[in-house]
Amino acid sequence: MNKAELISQIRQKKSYLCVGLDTDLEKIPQFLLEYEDPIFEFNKCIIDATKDFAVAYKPNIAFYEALGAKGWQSLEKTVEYIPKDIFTIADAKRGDIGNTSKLYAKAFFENMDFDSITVAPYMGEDSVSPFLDFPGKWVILLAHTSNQGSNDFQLMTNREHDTAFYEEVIRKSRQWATDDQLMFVVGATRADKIGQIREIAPDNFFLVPGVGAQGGSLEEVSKYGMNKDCGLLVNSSRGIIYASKEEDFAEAAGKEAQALQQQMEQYLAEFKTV
Ligand SMILES: O=c1ccn([C@@H]2O[C@H](COP(=O)(O)O)[C@@H](O)[C@H]2O)c(=O)[nH]1
Repeated sequence: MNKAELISQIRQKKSYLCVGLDTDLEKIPQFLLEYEDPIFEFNKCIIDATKDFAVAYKPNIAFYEALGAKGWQSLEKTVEYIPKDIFTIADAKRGDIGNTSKLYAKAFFENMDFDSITVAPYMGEDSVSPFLDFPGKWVILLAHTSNQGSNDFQLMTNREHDTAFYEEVIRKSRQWATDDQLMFVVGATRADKIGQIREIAPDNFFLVPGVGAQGGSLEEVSKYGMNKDCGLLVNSSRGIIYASKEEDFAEAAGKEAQALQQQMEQYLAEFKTV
């Protein structure tokens, strides 16, 4: 999916919601365990219930990899099931020497038809560029993540330029790709920094995890992070998919997604720059 198509989805649905499919056998309603593929069954119900309110889905690959071959099958079926006009993110956080990155890209962009993949920038340009060689596909580079440990390296200061490491990542990587191919992960728990990050990357989309279970503020992220195209995909995983662990889990997920979409509709009217 290209940038214009993504923006058009955001306009149509008045939403920049990404639903995280962090599907865990221990957390899904136990009656689903009777199905042959409980993970896919759960995802299918969640997708059906939330697709009118979401512009993106983000399966976190760890939840599928941990189940071995069966987990990969559930993931493949899930990606196939997501409607084609909805953006898909493989939250895999890959990145390695060039020939290895190339095969990671093949796995997620060719074997499975994901629109994008999250990539760790630590190994530099030649670890990221193989993902950019796939036309129409996106790299979502970790910039300033939502976890506490992000302070360990991402805030280190480059004394020469008086900039934090995450700023260097953004400035440098913007030279490798257009804003049609490159997004950045900025945690919702970093809302205090998102305005400044927007100045460094005015046109790139940001994938923003950390609202809901991690306590980030949707309002602040929207107020300081939005640009003229919206420029945000805000993710919630546990807050939506585990809104209920009973028989009504899909309905509860739908309600939670709709509540977020309604706030987003309001923030789009209030904060989107012209
Ligand atoms: O900085 C980051 C990068 C990725 N994540 C991932 O997003 C979801 C968040 O889940 P919630 O349940 O909504 O907290 C999860 O898959 C993380 O691995 C992140 O949280 N922060």
